[in-house]
Amino acid sequence: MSSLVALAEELLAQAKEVEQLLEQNNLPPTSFDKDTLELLPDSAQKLRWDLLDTSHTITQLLRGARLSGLDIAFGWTDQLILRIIWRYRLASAIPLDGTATYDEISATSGLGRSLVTRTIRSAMTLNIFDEPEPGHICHTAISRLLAADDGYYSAIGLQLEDIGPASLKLIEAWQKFGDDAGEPDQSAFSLQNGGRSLFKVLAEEPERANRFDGAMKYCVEDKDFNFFDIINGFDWSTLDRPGARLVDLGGGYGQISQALAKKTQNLSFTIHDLPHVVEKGRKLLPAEFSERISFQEQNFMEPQQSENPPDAYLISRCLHNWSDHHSAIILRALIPALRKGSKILIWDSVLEDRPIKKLSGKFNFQQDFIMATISNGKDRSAEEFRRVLELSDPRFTMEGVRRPEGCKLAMVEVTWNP
Ligand SMILES: C[S@@+](CC[C@H](N)C(=O)[O-])C[C@H]1O[C@@H](n2cnc3c(N)ncnc32)[C@H](O)[C@@H]1O
Repeated sequence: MSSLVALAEELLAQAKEVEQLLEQNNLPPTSFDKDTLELLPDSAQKLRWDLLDTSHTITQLLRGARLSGLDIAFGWTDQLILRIIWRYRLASAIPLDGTATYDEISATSGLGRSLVTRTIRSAMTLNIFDEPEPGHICHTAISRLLAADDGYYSAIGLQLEDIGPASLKLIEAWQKFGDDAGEPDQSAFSLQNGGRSLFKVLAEEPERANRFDGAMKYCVEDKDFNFFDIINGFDWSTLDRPGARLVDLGGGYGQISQALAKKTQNLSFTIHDLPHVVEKGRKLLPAEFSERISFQEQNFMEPQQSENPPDAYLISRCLHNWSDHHSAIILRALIPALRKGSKILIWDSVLEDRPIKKLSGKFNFQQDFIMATISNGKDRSAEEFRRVLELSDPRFTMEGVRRPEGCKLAMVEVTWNP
């Protein structure tokens, strides 16, 4: 481990590089009021993350063992503050480029003045909101996003309202159903939601389904999550022949298929999903894709039809929702439609099978526990994917894993070899 001075020197050198990039891109220095780092081109984001990793290491070292552990334990209070802001829409009670008083925010939000003051003053310790003059509150970049970006609002809401509260039942679920239960209706989420699985709740509660959809759309489009790196996860030209077809299993509203349709010339796409998703997906599909993208109701646990088999299956970010047992069923259900050499492309988080200590590598591990909470699912290493494929059918051959540079997701390429 480097000394504090060595780390600080590294931090300084990296900070200089990042500021130079801002200058080269004609961007002002970043601040809590205006985050200009997110405007840097994709190619510069790696440097930004390097700087963040160094600053995280130095911060943790300086906090020391005792405070670092306690910080984690007290972390629930930060979530509580954000949840109050979210639930009472406190950010929306402030003009985007002006100020509002505590009384005005209280009147608009319906939350009592004293609670508004306590919440906002706590939030300021997180650089959410500012008070340029006593009693007059304005936005910072975070609160402005909460007020103006519906997708961001949904993504925050999904964690704070749906998944975070359910996570408090995770240990209870393990104790009740066994720590390797694997059934979505024996998960922490289902204990919190009257025994219903996530996808059942989404089918039954439109408001929560809208929040989930908004959050998924936001995550898919946000470049920090780099889901669209799928373009670089496989050589799509090898499939892009006239008449070739790809089935996008659990393809949702088709954002991934749309990205791939833009990248290819000939390939057509059939999205398989649950009835309520297919119905909405058809309505949302932009007209420009109507020739090449279609939707079909198909439960991916049920065997595929053997007529008109596609050239490839894409399973994007679905298997991590499911235990090994269920993932093996999903894969086995493809068999009637597979021909020798058919491709199965699994685009998912692929965990590195070694200790990761950098902040930049943390997301996949956070997501692993999101999956554990919502459905008894899991994120997997390459070796764990290999085991699931073997469990499903030994005729699946894992060809390899391709991770686009800096991407949280990777492509597991599988061939059917009867
Ligand atoms: C996490 S989303 C992934 C969406 C999309 N593939 C992507 O990468 O953005 C999981 C998808 O699986 C679908 N799904 C869940 N259970 C299903 C089932 N039994 N049959 C078909 N689709 C299902 C959900 O409706 C949802 O669209």
